[in-house]
Amino acid sequence: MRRGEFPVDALPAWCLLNDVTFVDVKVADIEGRGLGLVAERDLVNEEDHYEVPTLLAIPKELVLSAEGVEEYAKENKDFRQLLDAAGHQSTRGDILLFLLTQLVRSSPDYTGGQGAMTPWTQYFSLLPTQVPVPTMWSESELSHLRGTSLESAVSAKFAVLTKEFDAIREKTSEILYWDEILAVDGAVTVRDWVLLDALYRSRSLDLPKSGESMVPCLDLVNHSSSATAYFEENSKDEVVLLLKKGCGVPQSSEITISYGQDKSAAEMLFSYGFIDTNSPAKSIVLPLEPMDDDPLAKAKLHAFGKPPVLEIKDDDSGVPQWSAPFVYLMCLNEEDGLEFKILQATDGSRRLSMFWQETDITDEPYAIPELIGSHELAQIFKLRAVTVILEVVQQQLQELSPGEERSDAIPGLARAEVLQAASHLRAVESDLLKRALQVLDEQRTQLLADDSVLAYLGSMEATNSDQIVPEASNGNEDLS
Ligand SMILES: C[S@@+](CC[C@H](N)C(=O)[O-])C[C@H]1O[C@@H](n2cnc3c(N)ncnc32)[C@H](O)[C@@H]1O
Repeated sequence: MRRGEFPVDALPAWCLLNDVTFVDVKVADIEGRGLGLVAERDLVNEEDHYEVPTLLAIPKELVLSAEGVEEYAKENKDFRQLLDAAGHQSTRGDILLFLLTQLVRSSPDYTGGQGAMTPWTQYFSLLPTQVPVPTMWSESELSHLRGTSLESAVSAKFAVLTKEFDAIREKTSEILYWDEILAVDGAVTVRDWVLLDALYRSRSLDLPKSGESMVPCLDLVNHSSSATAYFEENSKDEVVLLLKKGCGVPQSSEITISYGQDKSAAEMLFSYGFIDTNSPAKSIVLPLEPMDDDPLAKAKLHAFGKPPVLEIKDDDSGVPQWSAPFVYLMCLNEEDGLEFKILQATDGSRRLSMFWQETDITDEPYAIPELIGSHELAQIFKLRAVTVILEVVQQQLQELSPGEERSDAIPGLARAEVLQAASHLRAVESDLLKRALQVLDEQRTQLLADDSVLAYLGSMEATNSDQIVPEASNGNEDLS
């Protein structure tokens, strides 16, 4: 759907009308970052200052939170119908439906009545039409993510967004107003939904009182790992941007906040469309899949209850640590003491229950690593787990190799900043995986030297040779 226009020059008037206050700061174009906030004069907040300088204040009524959405629904019948039909599942979903309504109402193509306007209707047109997150990249650009952790994450996200949009269309098919926009005229398409999701992901924040929210004007502040400002909700429930203690910002310099110190390169690229090269956070999340020949695979996935992943993260001293509770389920079987049963509750309902050593552990599937700790074969289970993780890491590293990148790329134009971000992600992830491989190798070597493991492997060898000898000497070999 065509977007409305709201030039940034008109923002001061909008702020005056809606009680948004900028103090000694203004909105400006920032090279390579879109809009941002800059100081109008030298700003300083000495360590011994009692009062923290407020740079921006936004009244509570403008905060787009779960409560804000509900308030708007009270005044706008069309939105109420949309929310009741397709919303009330998550704050994110409801905010996206709100943004969808603003997209429609602010578009020059909109021919419906005025109804109850909100300051957001106009503000929405100031939001960018392009967000540099991978869900908005071209096919050719996306091919540069092959082998990175974002390859599967982005395709999974596309599948979810398509499903969400189809569900909205289906649920609103009985509402004339929305059916016309979403199905009959097709004025809003899944591409618009992808944009709304990108806007939400790159501009939403967690407020201490209001929770997940979008805040007009605060969402114009860019990120830096050496941020000079922070936000909070004050006693009047306004959202305020404050200068950090001990910080000075020279006139015309940018004011920044931190979007999160612990976010990995992949998370930053996925949510905001750029990677902070100064960020120390090093981590990667990869999907885990049960073994192809595991007859219990489906039951294990069901019992685990969420998509299984492997997370590798540098600890404080920069050594990669891995965590993957599902890998223990992958490596355990009936002969080890893992069992699944269908049990009937007193109300007649049936549920799949998981047992470890005859104890029902259905409600604690993520505690498996601790639960197996006291078993006499605990070290063997660990060895199996380490071996599986080692293979996953080796496989991922192979997919990330520079040769793979070149041969897999779909020809076509790719923006320089996209190529740079994808290449940076590949470098960060392959460095972390190589270091993790070393750690895993050491863990495996240690486990193989463990007394209980040696005794177990020795007993297995003896059992196998006991079995092989009679078979080999029974004189019935098929030599055909
Ligand atoms: C909350 S908005 C900030 C305002 C935004 N620049 C605008 O024009 O509306 C977040 C977006 O700003 C851009 N951005 C913020 N910090 C950045 C940085 N340090 N480097 C590059 N882009 C940045 C990214 O496009 C990100 O998705």
